Amino acid sequence: MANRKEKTFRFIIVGGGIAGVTCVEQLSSQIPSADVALITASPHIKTVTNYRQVSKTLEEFDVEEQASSVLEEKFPNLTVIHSAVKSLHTRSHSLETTDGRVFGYEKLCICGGGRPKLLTQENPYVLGIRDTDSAQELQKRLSKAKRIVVVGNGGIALELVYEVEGCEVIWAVKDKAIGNTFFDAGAAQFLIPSLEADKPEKDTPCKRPRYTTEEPAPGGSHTFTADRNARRQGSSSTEAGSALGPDWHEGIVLQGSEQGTRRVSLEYQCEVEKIFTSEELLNSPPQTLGHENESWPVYIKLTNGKTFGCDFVVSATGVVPNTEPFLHGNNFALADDGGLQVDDHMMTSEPDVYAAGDVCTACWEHSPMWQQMRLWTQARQMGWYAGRCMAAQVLSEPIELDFCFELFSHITKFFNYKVVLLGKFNGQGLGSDHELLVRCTKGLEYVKVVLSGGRMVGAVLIGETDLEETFENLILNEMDLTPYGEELLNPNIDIEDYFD
Ligand SMILES: Cc1cc2nc3c(=O)[nH]c(=O)nc-3n(C[C@H](O)[C@H](O)[C@H](O)COP(=O)(O)OP(=O)(O)OC[C@H]3O[C@@H](n4cnc5c(N)ncnc54)[C@H](O)[C@@H]3O)c2cc1C
Ligand SMILES: NC(=O)C1=CN([C@@H]2O[C@H](COP(=O)(O)OP(=O)(O)OC[C@H]3O[C@@H](n4cnc5c(N)ncnc54)[C@H](OP(=O)(O)O)[C@@H]3O)[C@@H](O)[C@H]2O)C=CC1
Repeated sequence: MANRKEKTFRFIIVGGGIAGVTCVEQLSSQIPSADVALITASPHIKTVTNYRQVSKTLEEFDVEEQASSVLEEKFPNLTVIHSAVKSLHTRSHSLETTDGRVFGYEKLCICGGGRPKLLTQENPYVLGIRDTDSAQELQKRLSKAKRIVVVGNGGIALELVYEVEGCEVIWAVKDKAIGNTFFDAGAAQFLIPSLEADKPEKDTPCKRPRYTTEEPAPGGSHTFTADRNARRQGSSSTEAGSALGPDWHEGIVLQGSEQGTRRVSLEYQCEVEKIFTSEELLNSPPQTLGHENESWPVYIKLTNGKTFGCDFVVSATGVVPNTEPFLHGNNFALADDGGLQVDDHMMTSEPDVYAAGDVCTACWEHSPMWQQMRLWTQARQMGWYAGRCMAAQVLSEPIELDFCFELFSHITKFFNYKVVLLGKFNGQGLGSDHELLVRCTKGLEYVKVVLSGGRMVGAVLIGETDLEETFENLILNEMDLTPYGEELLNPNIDIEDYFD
């Protein structure tokens, strides 16, 4: 293998998603003379644009799919190789791509992302959503669908059930309330009426050209639709593209086969017992919702005893890190969730191999206010920090864990509300050792504060609360808030002035 090396790069980064591209940008700006290769299975790369630091730890940005030539023009020492890594040999510091090329590296960063953790791999009626192709497949199948079942209670399910129109949606969740990965039952209660209301008219058109399946114009970003085969240059059709992200649904039409707006029925506290076809149905008569005489391509039996016929099932049941091609023949330590374990310098257990983004699991001792969630922001932060660590090692410079890992923070949108999550927003890991303060104005805002030992350790802010910066400061300052009691959330007090 060593003799077959086509070239040895100082740095190789695997994966053209946010983590990988940010890592490349960081390394290439810090050591412009270094030979850097980005090897990616996807035909386009994902770049962060319009980056905005909202507060000390909160950040917002857009994500664009771009032609890799844009990055190569910016960094002359960068080579982008569009192929998937087939095997990795950490002992010889080399890897082989699916098109048979072998490259050596001095330092490697694995940013291979994740893939949907599907309910079942084999059933063609069970779809996952991860990249452009899977989103397009969803759009296509949905356009002919009258009823779908969505299983899962996290980010994708929350976005999907709100966006789909012209199709009945059965939403099956394991929990007593919706959105368990992001909220508690109180926040869920606040959001539920939005599922019954019409979507507000969009006042601004979609800002970003997002998920294309078209070969881009040279140097540009792109439009939706086109020839699936055209984008598959140098990669097999089973290879994963980069993950979708904020506003992914704005770039596609989530319209079922019927007229009308959203129709969602919730099935709480249930899981999937069985998924079966119409032939198998004979042994298990379905209880359907108003379509008793209809025959469906697929049926899903839930643990609450109900069976629903539907056109397809969306398995929005989380992600698993994409570690497969990197593991074999190597000694990577894996975390319980299957991610490559990384230390506080983003190093895996293999020498000179780093990892960042969805593929890795942060195994350093976390700050008490931070936890890993597989999100854009963390992919960007980890990619950036991994790049800095790799450069620091080569330059023999010391480096400390970055401040962004001090406090968990996330800004997003659910059901058309701005949502800000800070710290231990759901009292994660605190057991009963915490109290909650809640302020809620129906249809307007939901504010929840998590206090432990009189100090603020987390918050959920839904709506235009304008509290994120103040609360972030209160969490970071670890100020004893006992004297303020419930006044902390008194809407008549301008809390920003109060703590100035
Ligand atoms: C539908 C959806 C909506 C989301 N919405 C949000 C959101 O609103 N906010 C948010 O913060 N996060 C969101 N996320 C999560 C976010 O998209 C991910 O956490 C983030 O994109 C992960 O980035 P990454 O670079 O680690 O991985 P990815 O973006 O998955 O990139 C992995 C890259 O590695 C490449 N690759 C994989 N295997 C190989 C190989 N063997 N050889 C070479 N290349 C390889 C892939 O082609 C890809 O380019 C969403 C995810 C999905 C699926
Ligand atoms: N706006 C945002 O910030 C968004 C972020 N994302 C991110 O994208 C990634 C993928 O999203 P998603 O797939 O929704 O993943 P999430 O991890 O957000 O949610 C997965 C959900 O599926 C549930 N689940 C897992 N296994 C089963 C099962 N066998 N049966 C029923 N339910 C199950 C989980 O429950 P439990 O937790 O109890 O295991 C959880 O509620 C995540 O990293 C997510 O954070 C996605 C969309 C929007």
